[in-house]
Amino acid sequence: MIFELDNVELYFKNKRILNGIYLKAETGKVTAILGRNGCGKTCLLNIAFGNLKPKYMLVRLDGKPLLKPLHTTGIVMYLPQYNFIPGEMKLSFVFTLHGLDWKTFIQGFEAFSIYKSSKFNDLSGGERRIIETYIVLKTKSEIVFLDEPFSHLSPLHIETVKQLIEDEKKEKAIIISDHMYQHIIEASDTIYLLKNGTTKKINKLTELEDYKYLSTGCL
Ligand SMILES: Nc1ncnc2c1ncn2[C@@H]1O[C@H](COP(=O)(O)OP(=O)(O)OP(=O)(O)O)[C@@H](O)[C@H]1O
Repeated sequence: MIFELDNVELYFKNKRILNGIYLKAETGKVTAILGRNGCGKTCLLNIAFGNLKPKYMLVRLDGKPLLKPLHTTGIVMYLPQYNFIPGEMKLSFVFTLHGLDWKTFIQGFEAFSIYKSSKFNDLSGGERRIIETYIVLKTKSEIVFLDEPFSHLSPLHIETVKQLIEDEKKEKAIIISDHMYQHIIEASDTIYLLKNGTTKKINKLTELEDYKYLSTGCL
């Protein structure tokens, strides 16, 4: 699967947020979007998913224009910044609902075994994030969007999530955005920097310094 997002132009009132976007993601690769706070990363993911309608945009799947919102195709999963699992839902039911096996999850996340009968809201913020990230990555799909999957996670869990991403990318096109640039650099195959409303494909990591996303010496 090749996913392309092209020609995006987004305004809020008269303020131009995005203009001249191109992004390509494909099965077997992790494609990252980096950029400063407020540059439009979440808007871009919402546009790609079909949640936000910009003035112009074009999505192509395997080279063919998609004429309906991507989320209506049933081939995409999205991890938004906010919690999407209802707080009152029991974890065992959340897994059943998504066709996922609790025991398989526990093999990788042993500390969660005590939560099988707990409600989603009984977990900490970081624990809720892990559950949602796992569900988004493991549910059957062809394209995955992850908005800040590493925020709020402890270092060991970040490594576990990175391994999950590495495993799942074999079957999926994964698009990820996060401020933890070192983890993004390690986890991704392609990086786009979003700056001044446009995407710049990063060919050498030092370009992140040249474009003033990172200060010199951060790499
Ligand atoms: N519904 C809205 N109405 C008006 N302006 C909005 C709306 N949603 C987002 N914006 C503006 O669009 C810009 C991009 O927002 P967005 O949330 O995409 O940024 P971001 O790159 O994801 O930021 P962060 O890294 O801080 O999460 C911001 O200036 C924000 O204030």
